[in-house]
Amino acid sequence: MGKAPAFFVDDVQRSFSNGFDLKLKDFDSAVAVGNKTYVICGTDDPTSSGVRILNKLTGEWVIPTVLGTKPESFKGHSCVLLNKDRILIMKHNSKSNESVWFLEVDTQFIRDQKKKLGTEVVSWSKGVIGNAKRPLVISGPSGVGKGTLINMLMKEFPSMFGFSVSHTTRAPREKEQNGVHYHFSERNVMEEDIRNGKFLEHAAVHGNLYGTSIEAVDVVADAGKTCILDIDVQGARSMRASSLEATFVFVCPPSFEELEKRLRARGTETEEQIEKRLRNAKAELEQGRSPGLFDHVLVNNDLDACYEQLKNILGISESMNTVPTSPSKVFDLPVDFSLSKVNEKILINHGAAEQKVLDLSSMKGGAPGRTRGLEMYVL
Ligand SMILES: Nc1ncnc2c1ncn2[C@@H]1O[C@H](COP(=O)(O)OP(=O)(O)OP(=O)(O)O)[C@@H](O)[C@H]1O
Ligand SMILES: Nc1nc2c(ncn2[C@@H]2O[C@H](COP(=O)(O)O)[C@@H](O)[C@H]2O)c(=O)[nH]1
Repeated sequence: MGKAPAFFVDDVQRSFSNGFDLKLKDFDSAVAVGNKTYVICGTDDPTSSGVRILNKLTGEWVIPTVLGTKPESFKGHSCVLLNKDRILIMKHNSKSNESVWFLEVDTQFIRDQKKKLGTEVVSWSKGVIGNAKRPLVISGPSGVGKGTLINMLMKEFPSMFGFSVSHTTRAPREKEQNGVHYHFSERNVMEEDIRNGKFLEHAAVHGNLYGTSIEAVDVVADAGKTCILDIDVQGARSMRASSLEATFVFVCPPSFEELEKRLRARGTETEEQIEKRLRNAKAELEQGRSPGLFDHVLVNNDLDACYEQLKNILGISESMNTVPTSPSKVFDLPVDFSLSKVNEKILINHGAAEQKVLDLSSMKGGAPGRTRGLEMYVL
């Protein structure tokens, strides 16, 4: 592990002309953004927020609300400021697919969160080499067959699709496994996680809380798979308004009577719950027709026919279930290096003949999710 981080002199300061002295510990680094200096702590302490901010005008230190999944350890790293709104951090002595992180300090997401929370806010976003597949959002009333269709897709195309495992406060059904079907949560824990910005969307559905965590979608995308989200119409609406560019499919029953028959035949809900779900289904079926919300509406009458239609929407056929995915090449990054920025390229400088480059020209996404579309290559 390299000792002190290499600094890029234009962005990083250790003391200020106004007399405030910035004392940094080993492995910490500091990046100036306007009147503030962001100190990124290279500590293993899991209780540490990892970031503190010095207001250079007043000399006051602020511990910000830190959103996103923070990296485990930042011992030995280099950083550079991008567009005055995020800091790129690259870990020394690491694999290229694990090395790139962004600390967003003034992006639109951060400005929105500052307004909402009334505190200083920063957010981590992991950098991902390559692009993610477009996620699939499936909505429809309870009992229409969403889960059945999703299981068929996952069984036929296991290497292509992965399921976004939601959090819920409802009790597990027989045979449902924690972490597989849902992350079953206590309400107070889930509410706390929502406040801490861990969810892409959440909604109260049939009297319980349900939500899609940032992590649930990102782990599937990181595995190079298309992420399938089974969420209610409120969740679909939130996702439509977010930066998640998904395909939105609404599944309808052939009739209300058939929906009731399926829900009862499934035998997983009490009479009271069935009645609640059927009442909610009426509103959901109306909302499913909201203009601009869903890209496709499927009627699940004959299951096999509906499944074929879903595959047509996704542009997939049987022959594709063995198509290998081609992961990006993984590099070993040196034990020490500095970074310099040339337009949208970051040069990774470590005194060797070969020049490694991180190309940000197709960068997209960002907090609260991953930052994708990065390329790393050797010149
Ligand atoms: N086309 C179909 N014809 C007849 N039965 C079906 C059809 N599709 C699904 N089913 C059955 O209907 C029941 C409800 O399906 P499923 O559990 O997949 O619904 P869901 O939309 O995922 O419900 P929820 O939102 O409550 O999780 C299941 O018993 C399933 O086997
Ligand atoms: N908004 C969200 N809705 C979700 C999520 N996960 C599931 N759901 C929807 O809840 C109902 C009921 O599900 P059940 O498993 O209790 O039958 C169903 O319509 C699901 O689509 C979520 O993360 N967010």
